[in-house]
Amino acid sequence: MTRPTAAVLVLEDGTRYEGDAYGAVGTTLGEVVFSTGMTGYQETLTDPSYAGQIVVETAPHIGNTGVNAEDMESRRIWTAGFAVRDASRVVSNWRAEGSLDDALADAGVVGIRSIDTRAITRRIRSEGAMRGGVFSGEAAGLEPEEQLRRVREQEPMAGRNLSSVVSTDAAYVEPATSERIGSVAIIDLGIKRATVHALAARGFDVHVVPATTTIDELRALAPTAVFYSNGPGDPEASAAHVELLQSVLRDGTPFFGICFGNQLLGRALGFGTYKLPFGHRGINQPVRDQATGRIEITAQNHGFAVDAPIGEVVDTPAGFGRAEVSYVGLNDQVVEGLRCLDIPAFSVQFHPEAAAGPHDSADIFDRFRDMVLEHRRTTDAPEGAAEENA
Ligand SMILES: NC(=O)CC[C@H](N)C(=O)O
Repeated sequence: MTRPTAAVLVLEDGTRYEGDAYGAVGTTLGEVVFSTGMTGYQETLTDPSYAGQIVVETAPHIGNTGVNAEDMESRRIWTAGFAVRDASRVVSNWRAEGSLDDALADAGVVGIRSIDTRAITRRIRSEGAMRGGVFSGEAAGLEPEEQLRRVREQEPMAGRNLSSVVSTDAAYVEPATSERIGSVAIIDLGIKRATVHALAARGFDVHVVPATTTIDELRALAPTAVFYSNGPGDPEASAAHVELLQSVLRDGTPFFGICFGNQLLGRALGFGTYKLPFGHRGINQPVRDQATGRIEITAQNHGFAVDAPIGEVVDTPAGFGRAEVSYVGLNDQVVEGLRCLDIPAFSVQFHPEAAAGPHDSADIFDRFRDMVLEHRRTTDAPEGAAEENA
């Protein structure tokens, strides 16, 4: 008979890791990815970019700081599952309002603990990201062939569009928290609260709008600038958002994007995107600022990347003037940012909002504000209807 607390993580190549149930008990399927963050598990779990993924934490001891309402990056936990080596039996932090175990159970997120997360990480690192599943409680007792069949039956991450799953249903506004310079419309593809706060702190009234927003609705809002957020899924499966962005760029509206937003800017400019072997996830990822040579340690969470030539200024294939790669990842020379030279648009693949993560790149939000102010100065663009909507 299966122990009521038994759990097993099954990878699509048939590898199995037996442990104990953690969080909700049942079955979950998703892409198995590892994150190398030593801290910040609550921010990871509530980052909508992780929707559809079972996150394996490489840090061996997880849960000791519990969870609290303040560190939520969105309205809920989005990971499909969660795998840890050593789940803390006690919560010991003055900010904690509950345990991680209970938070996972309340959110219905199936987890697994007491498994060899290093072995899983090494397998994914050498074999690439894989589909997987966690089966706990009764499901742990299913025949291994049956578990493997379910794992292999699920859709792969490549080709998936998940924006509508995570996006807000209704638009909302967060007013500027420093001297107001204009408004920014965020297309919510999986926005994190820290990003909204960072933009409000740079003087923008932040209008967060659903992923289904049309170009006409966006124009009616007449924002000073447009922002594309981070988010789950494959950028190649987001043709509608690429088209929307091309209209924004043609309108001459200043644009900034983070992570998924960087991939969609890449595609809007006519570059390709591709799936990385196992992605970058963690808060210790080095990048080089190509303009200054400065190295920054960044927070990252991406499984796809932009395919653009590094080290040269190129004419964008889609006809938006010249562009260049602005940041390069130092572990594997992956494109970590794009800058347009003839239109007011740029993006980064990593996370300057850093929740969790180091603050090396916080100045990128200042650069966005500077770009918007410069655009206004050179075009003498009035602020438009945003004033009336404010
Ligand atoms: N954090 C993100 O925005 C992730 C973008 C995209 N889903 C990827 O995995 O690459």
